[in-house]
Amino acid sequence: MAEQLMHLSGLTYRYPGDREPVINGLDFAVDQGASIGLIAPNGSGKTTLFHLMMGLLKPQAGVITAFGREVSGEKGFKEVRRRVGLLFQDADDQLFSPTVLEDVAFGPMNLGMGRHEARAKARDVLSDLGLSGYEERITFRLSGGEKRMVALATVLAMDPDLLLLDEPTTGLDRDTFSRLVAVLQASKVARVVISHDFDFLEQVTDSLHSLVRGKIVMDGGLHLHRHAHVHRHGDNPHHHH
Ligand SMILES: Nc1ncnc2c1ncn2[C@@H]1O[C@H](COP(=O)(O)OP(=O)(O)OP(=O)(O)O)[C@@H](O)[C@H]1O
Repeated sequence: MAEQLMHLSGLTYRYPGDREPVINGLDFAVDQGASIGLIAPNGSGKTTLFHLMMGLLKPQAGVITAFGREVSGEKGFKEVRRRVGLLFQDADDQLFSPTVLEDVAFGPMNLGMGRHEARAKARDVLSDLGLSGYEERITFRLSGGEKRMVALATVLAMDPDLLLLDEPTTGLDRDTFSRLVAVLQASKVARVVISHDFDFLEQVTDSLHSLVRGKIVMDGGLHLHRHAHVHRHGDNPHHHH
């Protein structure tokens, strides 16, 4: 069995003032090398789940294990946040430095890398993402799609062991979308990707999960989707077994 990067057991979270928990006795395992797509309706709790995994929200019940250790306090989650890269749904939550290079170099420096080395690392990651030339751009003046890619650069620059991507394709044009797909396909980093775009998930993940009534439901790979696709194009799905 593959080593587990993260494991959630019986996780329950209810927002203050809500009557029902949005995450309700949820079990979820992310193995080494896993590449999981998470597709579920608006408001079903996907973002909440990511925030719980990062320790940004504190569950009322359940156990979170990360890299072989049970995590509960802030100290444990600090370690989780060093090793798990969350791409926030809103890039503005991720970016805070005046320039792009400073923003991308911040993470590696925070991990103890020297300023010079961190800036070199930042340039490399920006280049991988097709963002060479953006180094001195003013972060808050970037377009939505540019911000999204810079936010991804800040996450990748920390060499995470696990990537949590919350709707990474929002606002991307076709070329940028393709570049994102290529970057993810080339990356071996384990990932959980929230998206409403089946075609995107089919390209960058190898299994699909959903969230139903606060629990993770496995959809058994992408077979169902391919099936639906074939059907939509008018073929007889029964010929595809
Ligand atoms: N800070 C908050 N306080 C109270 N309720 C919240 C808060 N954040 C989210 N919720 C509620 O929790 C539920 C789940 O929200 P969440 O953002 O996790 O869903 P999601 O599956 O990521 O949705 P989407 O696909 O629209 O991004 C929603 O009903 C939302 O209104």
